[in-house]
Amino acid sequence: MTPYSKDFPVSWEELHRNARALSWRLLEQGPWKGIIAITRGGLVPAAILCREMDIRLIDTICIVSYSGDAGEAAMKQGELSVLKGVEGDGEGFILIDDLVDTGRTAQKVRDMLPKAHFATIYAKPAGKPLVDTFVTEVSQDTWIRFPWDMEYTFSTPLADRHAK
Ligand SMILES: O=P(O)(O)OC[C@H]1O[C@H](OP(=O)(O)OP(=O)(O)O)[C@H](O)[C@@H]1O
Ligand SMILES: O=c1[nH]c(=O)c2nc[nH]c2[nH]1
Ligand SMILES: [Mg+2]
Repeated sequence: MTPYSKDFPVSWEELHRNARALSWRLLEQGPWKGIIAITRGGLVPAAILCREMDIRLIDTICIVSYSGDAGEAAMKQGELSVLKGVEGDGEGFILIDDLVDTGRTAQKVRDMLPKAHFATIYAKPAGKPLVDTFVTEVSQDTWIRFPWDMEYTFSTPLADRHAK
């Protein structure tokens, strides 16, 4: 069992549009020295942000917690493990991730870089207070499906699913 009962698939187009909306909001709050992406989910948003905001200095914090490959295993959080950090307190830097869920990852990176501006595309209520700027809120029982985790496949008609 997981706490997630809803699925929220996100297309590349929607992700791109949301990342550009986030870029607008962050541009207004600059200037910025650079971007620190939280791998791996923060990498695609970071690429879009640095293009839109003309930022050339990009670093990473490499951290893992949800380590299953698919299905329910991917929805269970384990111990947080930091594989690589960054020097300094993060002042003047945007710290970017795809989402906050429980907020455990956000709390960890905030402890590491207390002066960085923490931004995400999506935020769930439990993690929202830890984010400085985000674009879209989704409910806590929703699992967001990012385009890099999906492929086109046959979709069973709703009536057939209903009949079962
Ligand atoms: O708010 P939390 O409950 O801590 O969850 C949010 C984190 O979980 C996901 O990363 P994940 O650990 O799955 O690794 P990945 O980015 O490499 O896919 C997501 O990209 C966030 O970094
Ligand atoms: O792809 C993902 N979708 C989510 O909703 C989520 N929450 C934590 N980690 C996550 N990864
Ligand atoms: Mg992540």
